[in-house]
Amino acid sequence: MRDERACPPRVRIAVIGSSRVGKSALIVRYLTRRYIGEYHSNTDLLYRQTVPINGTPVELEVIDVSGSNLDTFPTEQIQWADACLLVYSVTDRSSFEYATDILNTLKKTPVNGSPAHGAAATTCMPLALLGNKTDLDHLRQVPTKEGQAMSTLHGASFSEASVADNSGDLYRCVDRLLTEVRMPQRTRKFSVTKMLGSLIGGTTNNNQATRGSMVACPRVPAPSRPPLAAAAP
Ligand SMILES: Nc1nc2c(ncn2[C@@H]2O[C@H](COP(=O)(O)OP(=O)(O)OP(=O)(O)O)[C@@H](O)[C@H]2O)c(=O)[nH]1
Repeated sequence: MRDERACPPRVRIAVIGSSRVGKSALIVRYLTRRYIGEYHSNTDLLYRQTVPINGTPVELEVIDVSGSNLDTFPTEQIQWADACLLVYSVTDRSSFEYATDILNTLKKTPVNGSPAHGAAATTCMPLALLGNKTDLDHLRQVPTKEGQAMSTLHGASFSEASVADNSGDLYRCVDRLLTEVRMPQRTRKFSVTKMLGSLIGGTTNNNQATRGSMVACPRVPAPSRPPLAAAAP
């Protein structure tokens, strides 16, 4: 059992976005300062590392929600998390629309079917919207103003960055999101153990140059729901 007195506070972030927007590259960049050009995975990945937040060591867990299954709303991952980072590529309008759909659905639909929990899970949850790949400005499909407007509408912070170029905005975005999480963390109504089970502390992929650890999570058996577009009234 986790000894809360001995362990640093824990913060959990879900990184969500459609395929190829740079979620894995972003997480690895944030945690290791390195850029991994090709990292394709069709399963969720969990990263764990101790990082300083405002000078205090915090155990950071980041789930990289695979973008390969966009028809399934990442309910359990969102319930698991203390905060969500929604990533799109400024060169891919459909990825912006997916991030927008997630924000809209979070606003309209309780993530576990209960209005009370939905309110708690969404209105109290810090959100950040990040447009990646600004180094490809010549291929841009999503104007900065559109991202800004969308984030304002949903009370999310907004940034644009290039993970490839190692832009400081990426670190500022994640750091801000982490500082927005209230600590000690809120009481969970959802069993994280059920989701990640014995995987945490289990198989570690040593190919990742992290000082922490990374494990693959099986696809979370979230309740099936219609595609996002069909869910909007
Ligand atoms: N030009 C450019 N390419 C990037 C940037 N960030 C990531 N990429 C590239 O985009 C591709 C996809 O990156 P990933 O990190 O695998 O994207 P992902 O969102 O995790 O993709 P899925 O695993 O399919 O969900 C890779 O070829 C990366 O090298 C960036 O800032 N600029």
